[in-house]
Amino acid sequence: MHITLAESSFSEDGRKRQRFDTIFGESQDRHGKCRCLSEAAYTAKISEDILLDDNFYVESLGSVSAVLSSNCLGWYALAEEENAVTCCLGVTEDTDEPNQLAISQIYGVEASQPFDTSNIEQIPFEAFSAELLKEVHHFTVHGYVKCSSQRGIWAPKMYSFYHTNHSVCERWANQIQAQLDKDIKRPRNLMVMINPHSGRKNASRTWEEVSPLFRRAKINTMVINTERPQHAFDIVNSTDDDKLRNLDGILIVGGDGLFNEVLNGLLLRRHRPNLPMKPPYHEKSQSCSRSPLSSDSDLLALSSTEATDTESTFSSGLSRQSDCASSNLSAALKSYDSSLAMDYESISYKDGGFIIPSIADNNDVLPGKPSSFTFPNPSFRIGIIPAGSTDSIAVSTTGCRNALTSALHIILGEKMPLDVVRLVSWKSTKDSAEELPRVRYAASFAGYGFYGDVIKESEPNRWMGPARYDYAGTKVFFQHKLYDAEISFIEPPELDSGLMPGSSDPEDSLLCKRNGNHRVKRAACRLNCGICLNKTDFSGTDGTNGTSHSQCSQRWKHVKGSYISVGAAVISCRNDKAPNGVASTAHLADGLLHLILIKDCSRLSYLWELNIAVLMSE
Ligand SMILES: Nc1ncnc2c1ncn2[C@@H]1O[C@H](COP(=O)(O)OP(=O)(O)OP(=O)(O)O)[C@@H](O)[C@H]1O
Repeated sequence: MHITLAESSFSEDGRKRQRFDTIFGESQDRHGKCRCLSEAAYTAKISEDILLDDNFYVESLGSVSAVLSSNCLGWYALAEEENAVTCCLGVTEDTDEPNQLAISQIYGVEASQPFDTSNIEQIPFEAFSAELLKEVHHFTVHGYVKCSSQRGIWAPKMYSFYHTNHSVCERWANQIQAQLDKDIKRPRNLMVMINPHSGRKNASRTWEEVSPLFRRAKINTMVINTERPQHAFDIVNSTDDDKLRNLDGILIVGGDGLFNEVLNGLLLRRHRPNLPMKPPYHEKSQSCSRSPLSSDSDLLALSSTEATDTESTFSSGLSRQSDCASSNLSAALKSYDSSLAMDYESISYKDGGFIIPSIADNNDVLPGKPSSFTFPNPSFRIGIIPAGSTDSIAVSTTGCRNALTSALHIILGEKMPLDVVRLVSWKSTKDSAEELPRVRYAASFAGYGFYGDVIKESEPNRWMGPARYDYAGTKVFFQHKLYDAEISFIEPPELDSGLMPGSSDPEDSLLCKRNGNHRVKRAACRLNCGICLNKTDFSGTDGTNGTSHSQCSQRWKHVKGSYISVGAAVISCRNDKAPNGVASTAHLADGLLHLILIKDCSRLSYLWELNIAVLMSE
């Protein structure tokens, strides 16, 4: 298809039109050549359904012909200008960029306010570029560019189109907005939770930086600054579904701890599958001579609230913990809900509810009737803008730790499924000796032993900011405690075969991992990862997918011994210290929990293991 350029539409005032045509014509004559390559490129992209077609002035190109279709905005210079392409936020752009934006790349549009342009012709021509642009009307399209030097980073970019006729600008702005409004996956109403104490206490400033993007995108935000630990949990937990239903989701400006609080606030009341039965060690615990740990302290999801909560009941001072409590991880792993995910597209969705295969209602995992779980509405999501100390959820999902990038993903309605682990422990209360089940959900990591102790130790030192983890890690490392543990797990067969199916992008299969004496390639999980998009389902391996009880019992493996640490990564947990993650091959939604078991060994060997983990990750 060839696009015929429309007449310039400055027809209201003949003099004005002549003046503008002269200006555009001057530009063309002066440089003398049209950018036909751009024309070809963009006509190929523009579909048949042209909605608008006009000429404008664009600062870096001069006069342009612009066309809007239902899925693309394209423009090309009628004459080449030598103006430099502006850079946005220090991001280097490809100067040979195609002049087209898919509607899916546009997050906002606005037209300038109307004003009187009757004096345009009085502006001396020499002053055109500096003065005229201030006088003419324009509409601005807000899109983004991908940073060529830093993988994963996006930066907002504005494109302004100038015209002497305000109604033309308004018509374009309205039409583009109408196209954006058709995209139903974009959020319209969000609750925003800001933790002013996250990380380096920059969360409020981070929100100030990104909130203009939400305004431009016409997203309504209800902003809440959290005032204390558990505040976010209490708000989400106590808010009726009727109220949440008006929202498209909850946006967190903070770290992993705040994310986990909101997750628990959403799930604890709404996701009520059967509990696994108490593991057998609890019977033994009655006669145990050594001080047992509080059940909670065995498993610390990487949520500081968990750690704080645990602190008050933790019986510290034992370098070798009683096995009275050691099986909690076993119980928790057995109750791992391998197919619960935070995005409705990732799991079966029926009649407005999420169908989650049931968790065992017995001591072992049994196939059972699905337990129904309903989010407030089908498009409900949790978004995170990184402002914490570790930000592993933000880094593992977007591939970078950048507030503007996360904001753009959220505004454009990007969604990813996310596995969540359910942790169950049993605890007696002040009022009752009876141990009652306690449930928590975690989206990133659960740790027993070293990892749990680091979190516990770091909590009272929050004032140090992110450095508290280095301090706590060193301290706990030198304590070199051992923990008895019995771990039951099912290894999915695919993991034995090396390369797992992942993204089709070869760059996504670059990670190497030791496996015995040889290194194997594995797929790295990124946005649009093959495994997560295709929802590779390992859930059948845990017996929740119809496997008979006896079949699934045969697949359980049990290990028992003294461990320095027992870790369970739900996602890769990428962070600044381990850029490819604590569990580099973990996916956001593969339904797998990645066990990291460090057996009793010397401090030197453990240090070696820790360093190897980081080196491999890099
Ligand atoms: N106003 C507040 N004052 C003190 N603590 C708060 C407040 N609001 C929330 N919290 C607590 O701070 C905890 C940690 O916050 P958050 O995860 O946002 O930051 P972080 O711990 O620095 O980052 P990361 O979890 O990525 O390491 C939350 O679990 C929450 O309980």
